Amino acid sequence: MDQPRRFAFNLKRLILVLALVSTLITLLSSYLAIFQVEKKLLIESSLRASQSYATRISLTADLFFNAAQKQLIYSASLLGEEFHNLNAVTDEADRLQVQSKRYSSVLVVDKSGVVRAASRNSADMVGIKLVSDANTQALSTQNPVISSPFRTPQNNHIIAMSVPIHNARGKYLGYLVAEITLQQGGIIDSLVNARNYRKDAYIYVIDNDGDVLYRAADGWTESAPQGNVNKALLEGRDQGYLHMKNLQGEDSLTGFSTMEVAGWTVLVLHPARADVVLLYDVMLQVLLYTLPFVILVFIGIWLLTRSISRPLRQLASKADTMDSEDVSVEIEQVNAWYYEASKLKTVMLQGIHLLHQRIEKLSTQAHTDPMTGLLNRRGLYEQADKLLGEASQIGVITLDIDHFKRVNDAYGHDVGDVVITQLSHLILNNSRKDDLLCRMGGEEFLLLLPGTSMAQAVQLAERLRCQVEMQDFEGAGKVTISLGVTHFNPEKVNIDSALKSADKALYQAKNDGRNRVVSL
Ligand SMILES: Nc1nc2c(ncn2[C@@H]2O[C@H](COP(=O)(O)OP(=O)(O)OP(=O)(O)O)[C@@H](O)[C@H]2O)c(=O)[nH]1
Repeated sequence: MDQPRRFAFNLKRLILVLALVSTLITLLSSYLAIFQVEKKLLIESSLRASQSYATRISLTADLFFNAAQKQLIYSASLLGEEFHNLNAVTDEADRLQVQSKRYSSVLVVDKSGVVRAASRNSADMVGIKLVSDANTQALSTQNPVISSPFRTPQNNHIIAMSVPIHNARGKYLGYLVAEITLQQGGIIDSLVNARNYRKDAYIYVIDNDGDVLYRAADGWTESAPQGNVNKALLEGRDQGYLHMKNLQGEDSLTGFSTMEVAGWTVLVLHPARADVVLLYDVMLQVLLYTLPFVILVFIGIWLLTRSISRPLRQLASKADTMDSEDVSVEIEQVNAWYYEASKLKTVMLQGIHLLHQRIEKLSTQAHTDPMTGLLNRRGLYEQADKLLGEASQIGVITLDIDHFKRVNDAYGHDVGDVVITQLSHLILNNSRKDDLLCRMGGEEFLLLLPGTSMAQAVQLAERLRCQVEMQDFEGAGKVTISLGVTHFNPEKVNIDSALKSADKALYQAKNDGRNRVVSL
């Protein structure tokens, strides 16, 4: 017979796998959603922080340039009155340079571009004709100018702030210019002061063309970096934030703000990957915080799965032994705590009840003679086993209707059946509860009488014979029977030889003329 197929999956495993997979998917998608939201928030807050730092720098720079310009305008008004007094002009230039300390040098330039006077630290400049763009711009516009950075013949990297000088009648005499160094330690450097912001940030100052004038990071300053920022990226805004590449080509979160006075833009950049690294730490924390709950959820799922699958597993295991006698009791004990399991349990119990009824009916049919209701030969052997184990002596009577063929021939088969049935009733009426009564076939009967001696068996046989002889059988009238009697101890003699003896006695009774009892 084929072996029943072994299933790799059972309900418990299926539910467990399903629950675990869906929980994991939910967790992963939650983590992913948290990651995305956090990333967005973190990047946005970084961008805002960069923007506000850029704004702070540009506002401070505006304050500085405004104050410086006012100071220069005031001095220019004084110089306009005493432009021809060389000593006074030199004193004023020197005063400006010494007092403010913001300027590397202060020059008074006439309208032909020649340095008329200078602060004392730049006295060697007096008489020199300036050729820088800053000079040309100051002379041509005759307005306050903040120049683009440039290098002096002494190789100083500077910007020049100039204001025009007019005399009392408003005639243009030249201009007053203060040079401001861009080198480390200068005023711009202290305004930008990258040390106050995050360590990985770069601060760029770009001019109107996007050329990087100045670049600073934690601990260092570069006052003439090579590089250009595409100003179109700023979309014409004065301030805001955006993603852009820094001079190293890294994707950077960038906040910017444009100075009102100088027209330069301050950009504060830092690499986006730094924030993502930070986010990984945050996510690790989230994971560590949620891990105990996740483990608890998994344990809960496992317990629930076990609890759901157990009644079904127990019921399924009983399906193999539905024909066993105790199976109903075992099924009764299954704790079917939810609807489907309970329904299944009820149906199984009903099914088992019907099955047992059917089995019992079939068993009865297989072991009894349908016409008389007595045991048949198979039934006798089955029941006899029990009897043989319990009784120490057993009486045996075998009996047969005399000339029964004639009854059939004379009155018909149906009348013959009635005679057989009536005889079986008569035998039944004369037997005890523990006696085994069997119709061995045709009109032959066998009685096994536990705890019955030979004398008692002969006595019963004689009683049966007399009662049959006396009885009127329906449709057939009088009939007689012959009986063979024996007796055996089941521990010493086996049942087959006992039955043979009884048959032999019956045979003798027939030969001796019938309607008699013979014992052997
Ligand atoms: N009506 C009826 N007849 C049966 C049944 N079983 C067997 N018989 C008949 O019983 C008769 C038995 O005949 P025999 O074995 O020759 O014996 P007998 O005629 O009884 O003669 P002795 O036994 O020698 O006295 C046969 O005619 C069978 O057909 C049954 O269930 N119903």
